[in-house]
Amino acid sequence: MTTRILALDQGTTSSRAIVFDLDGTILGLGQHEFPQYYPQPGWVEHDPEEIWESQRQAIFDALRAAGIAPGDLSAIGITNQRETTIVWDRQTGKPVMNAIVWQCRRTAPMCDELRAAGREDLVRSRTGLVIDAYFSGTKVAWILEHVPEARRLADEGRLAFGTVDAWLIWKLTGGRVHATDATNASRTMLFNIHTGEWDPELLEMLGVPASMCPTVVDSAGVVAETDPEIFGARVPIAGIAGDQQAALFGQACIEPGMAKNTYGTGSFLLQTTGHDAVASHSGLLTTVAWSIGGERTYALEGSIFVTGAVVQWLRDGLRLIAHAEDTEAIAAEVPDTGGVVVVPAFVGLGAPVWDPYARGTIVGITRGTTRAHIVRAALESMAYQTRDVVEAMAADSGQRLAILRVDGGAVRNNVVAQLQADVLGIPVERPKVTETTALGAAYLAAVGVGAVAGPGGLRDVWQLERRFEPTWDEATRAAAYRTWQRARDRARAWVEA
Ligand SMILES: Nc1ncnc2c1ncn2[C@@H]1O[C@H](COP(=O)(O)OP(=O)(O)O)[C@@H](O)[C@H]1O
Ligand SMILES: O=P(O)(O)OC[C@H](O)CO
Repeated sequence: MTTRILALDQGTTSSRAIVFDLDGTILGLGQHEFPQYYPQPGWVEHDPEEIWESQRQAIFDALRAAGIAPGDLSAIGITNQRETTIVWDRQTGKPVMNAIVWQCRRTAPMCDELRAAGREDLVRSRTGLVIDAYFSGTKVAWILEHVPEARRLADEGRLAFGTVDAWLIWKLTGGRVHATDATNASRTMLFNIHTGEWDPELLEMLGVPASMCPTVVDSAGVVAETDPEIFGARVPIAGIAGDQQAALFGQACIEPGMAKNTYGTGSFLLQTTGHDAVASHSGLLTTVAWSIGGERTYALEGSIFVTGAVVQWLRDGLRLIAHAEDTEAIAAEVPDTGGVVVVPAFVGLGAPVWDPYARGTIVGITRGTTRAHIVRAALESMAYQTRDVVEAMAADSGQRLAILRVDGGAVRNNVVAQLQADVLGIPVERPKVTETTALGAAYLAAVGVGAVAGPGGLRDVWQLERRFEPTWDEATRAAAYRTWQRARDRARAWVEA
């Protein structure tokens, strides 16, 4: 039988499903958006049943487009928006409330308390993370504290916690399997990345019973089979990874030192560090890149909360543009931003500064400023936030990045990719298959069912589409970066806590 793998890519704004063959060719694709809920400023929720329904629709569309039936699949790989937290009742299978999304800031005060109580070193040494509302741990604690009856049900062992991968596995197996993989677990603030186990001290610190946690499995390997009643056939679920780790894998960043940046709603720059969990002293995260054959590979990560979303804001908030793609031609109307700097700190700033109280700003406006200058400055903000992370990475690893591989919706824009090369002073490489997240999940599943020997084969699957070389001289680059740093610092500590 031809090997066909179905990748489920459950993202922040849409659920996608892609059928791949082993050389990375896309045979069929389905995509469905689902609603976002903003119950209060800074709060973000999803309905877990709507996530599942959109994922189901995407699966059917992908299979139809590929002209195959569920039984023709060799394996399924799952990749997902990370940190987003779902708690459900094992008896009824119903979530106790909506999913609390990774962007949601509702637990920022709880994080302030944990920092004030001096818990930062404990969290960093066990999990590789900083204390931030971004991660799942304080979201689970919030649910247990605020949903009526949740604490009692949790103490009785009835409640299950999971990130979106665990929720999809639960659904696909008809509620038989409660599991997650080490990459997703490493984003919860409850998981010890050095031992590969849930950390009793952190569970205690946040009041989360161990009985709520999923079993942690490898990123490649058969974890369960789909329920034929639900899926139409018994197919092994054989790959699981958080979407940014899956993209690192799909970009074939296998060797230590290789790095990718994905430009979607936000950007996530990950650099593989091999079997060493490199601790950051510069505001980056240490995270599990993948776990194969019981062996964990690690990465350093810089998480940037707003990059592509700044373009959505130009379109929907300011109505400066009609379509995201228009930014490429508009930005090219001017040779530079005329001194304008946009700092899109809409939900605070993530890595490397971690300032939840920063807010967006535009500085340097003069009477000569035009729409083109502002659009260009918005695109530049993606490149400069990335440079902040690349500088932190150089400080942590003692080595400057040589090449950056890029993917995601916003680097379809050639101006963004070129600006990134200019701002960093290194080549930027864009691959032919831009669905790197789904490809990574599919390839993990292929490893999981033994259809390929190991990650090495990805080196042949990865193909360059276009390489962007830096064109600015050093003095221009240095002066422009100093201007960005000054603007960024003006955006900091804006909202009063
Ligand atoms: N041509 C473009 N130029 C700049 N930004 C773009 C372009 N096309 C899409 N984007 C931005 O990229 C993001 C979508 O990328 P995608 O990888 O689909 O993101 P996500 O998976 O986070 O939803 C949106 O925020 C959008 O504004
Ligand atoms: O769903 P995306 O592509 O916006 O990715 C979200 C990240 O996993 C959040 O950490």
